[in-house]
Amino acid sequence: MSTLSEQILGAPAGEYLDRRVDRAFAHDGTGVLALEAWRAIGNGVFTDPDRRHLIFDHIAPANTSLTADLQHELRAFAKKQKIHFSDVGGGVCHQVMAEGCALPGEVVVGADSHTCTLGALGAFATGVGATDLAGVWATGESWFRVPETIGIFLEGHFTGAVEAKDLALAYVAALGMDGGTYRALEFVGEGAAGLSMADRLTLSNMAVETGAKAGLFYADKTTQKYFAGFGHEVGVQHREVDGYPDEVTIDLGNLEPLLALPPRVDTVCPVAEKEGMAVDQVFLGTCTCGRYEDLERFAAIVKGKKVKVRTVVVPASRAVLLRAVETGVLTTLVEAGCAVGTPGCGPCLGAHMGVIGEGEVCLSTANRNFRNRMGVGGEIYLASPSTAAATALAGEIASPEGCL
Ligand SMILES: CC(C)[C@H](C(=O)O)[C@@H](O)C(=O)O
Ligand code: SF4
Repeated sequence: MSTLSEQILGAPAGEYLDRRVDRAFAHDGTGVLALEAWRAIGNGVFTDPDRRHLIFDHIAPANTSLTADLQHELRAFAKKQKIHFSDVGGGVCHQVMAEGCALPGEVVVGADSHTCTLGALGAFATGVGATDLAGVWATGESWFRVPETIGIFLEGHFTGAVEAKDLALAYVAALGMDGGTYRALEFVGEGAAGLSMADRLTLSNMAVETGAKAGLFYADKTTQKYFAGFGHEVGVQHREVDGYPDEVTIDLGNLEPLLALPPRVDTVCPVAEKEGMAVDQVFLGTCTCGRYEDLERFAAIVKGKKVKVRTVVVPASRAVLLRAVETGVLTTLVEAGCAVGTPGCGPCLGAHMGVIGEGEVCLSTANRNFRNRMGVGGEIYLASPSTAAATALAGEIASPEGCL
């Protein structure tokens, strides 16, 4: 009777093991550090290039000469080692990896904390430091401690304007920012089975905000359908355990649109409590909520209207952007007055493309609202794409409930 993490890693919780890594990736930020470490430890050996990815997303296009020089060197390295390379505009690493690269049942490591996003696919995916990634480049393996699992039982379905991001904030608030430390989360129950892949990716993405190593869904028919779109035939995974030592149960039908207040992701309140609070910027994007479905939800609310506050939209990937072009969602956003940026992380970590000033407030669909993250002295409120749309139209925090 094993949890999904135990099934994939092939050992019981608590055990330490060395394991071949099926897929590994870095981005422009951590890739630079990994390259330095690899030069120190790798003896020139680079393993499994066909299963290694380098994805430029964090500060891409480059913002300074220094960044450009570092990226120039890293780009040449990727070419030399013949690894998969996604350059400027390809999208956020986690979304790019989710678009047919990482597969159910795989052990995936990424030099970025939100690598847990890929748990939505039924992979054991976890973030590692750049030095650990360099170790994987050199040896093809890494060490793991198989995590204990917390069961997140989901019941019912969303009502009104509630969506996956609200549920993500609800479970992070229930566990707290250290409630999942070194555990895996498994999202199970009828409510989990009913979620789309986009919603699952949003939920798995925020597992690390509880301190968890991974956040997994069992591959099912939804997973199979999703991968069929990328030409992959994948199997389903079966839950062997009925219960877990720690469990959280959430009824999707009881949720309302939520906000995480700065500077903690687990300080969550109903949007209704903060309605009317002025904001300076709205940001729709990131590996949490920059997928096509998120842009579509936002567009449904702003269609034919004008935003009252500066609104930055950054699609999570080129594929997302293309689909938004094809369906007219992009036109709706641009006509509403949104500024659309190059696919990637955008202003999420305060490096470019929408940094906020001192005392400014941003309502963002991202996953972190830590002090100074999007700009020194700025404050970040986290919410769903629909809440972001209602807020953009009102110029102040507004509930999406009245907009549907
Ligand atoms: C810059 C990078 C190392 C970081 C992470 O690992 O999460 C970033 O993506 C973030 O979201 O804060
Ligand atoms: S979009 Fe934000 S949270 Fe996601 S990887 Fe980029 S910086 Fe990190």
